[in-house]
Amino acid sequence: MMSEVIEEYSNMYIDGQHKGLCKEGKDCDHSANADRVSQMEKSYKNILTELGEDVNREGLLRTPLRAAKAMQFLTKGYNESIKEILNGAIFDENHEEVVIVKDIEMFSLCEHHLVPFFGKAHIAYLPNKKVVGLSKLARIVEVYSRRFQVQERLTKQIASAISEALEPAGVAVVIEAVHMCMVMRGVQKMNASTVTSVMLGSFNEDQDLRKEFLSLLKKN
Ligand SMILES: Nc1nc2c(ncn2[C@@H]2O[C@H](COP(=O)(O)OP(=O)(O)OP(=O)(O)O)[C@@H](O)[C@H]2O)c(=O)[nH]1
Ligand SMILES: [Zn+2]
Repeated sequence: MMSEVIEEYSNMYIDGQHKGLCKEGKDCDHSANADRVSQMEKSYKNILTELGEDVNREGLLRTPLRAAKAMQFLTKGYNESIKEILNGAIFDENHEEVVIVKDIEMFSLCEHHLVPFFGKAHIAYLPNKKVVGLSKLARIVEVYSRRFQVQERLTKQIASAISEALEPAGVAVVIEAVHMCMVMRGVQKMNASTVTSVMLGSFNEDQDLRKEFLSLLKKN
């Protein structure tokens, strides 16, 4: 069983953190990871059994392992760091206008119910001599959303990471999301969405700048 997990895990991991290193076995922690996946697999088996399912029926045979791997993917942000993600993609540039990347898809897991919440993140910053590679803003969203979260903290962590990395004149982050814990269970409100925002520096101090950013978000 363990060797099957290691093999399964290696396949997944080639596209993951270790990439090329896996094949050579350098710096790899396959057996610790395989053990972790194997423990999670047991836990999923247990959950299914407690829910009255037959874990030996054909359709469920590999489900606990799949679910364990899926959960690892959905929380992969715990193994990522902003420093690695930015990886030198910060450039000196005397650009003094606002940079906005909007409609960044985001998928996260609510830390209260472990079900998804998802939507869009919109990011703006006013540079102060430094700009960042545009894709890195979306990658910062990935680092923090692929964890167990509440939307408010997610919004704040993204804004703080940009603020620390770039020391810009201002940062604004808005997240619009739908929480499955409010749709599929609990209060069961299909159409409720949650909007959170964090405004730092000039976006906090300058009402016109903030308004300009928010009005740009309304445009298609
Ligand atoms: N502020 C905030 N609350 C969240 C987020 N995700 C889920 N929640 C809320 O967390 C709360 C947990 O409340 P509890 O009363 O402990 O849990 P519950 O009985 O399952 O609550 P209901 O969802 O109302 O059934 C709920 O009101 C959820 O809507 C989030 O990102 N931010
Ligand atoms: Zn929830």
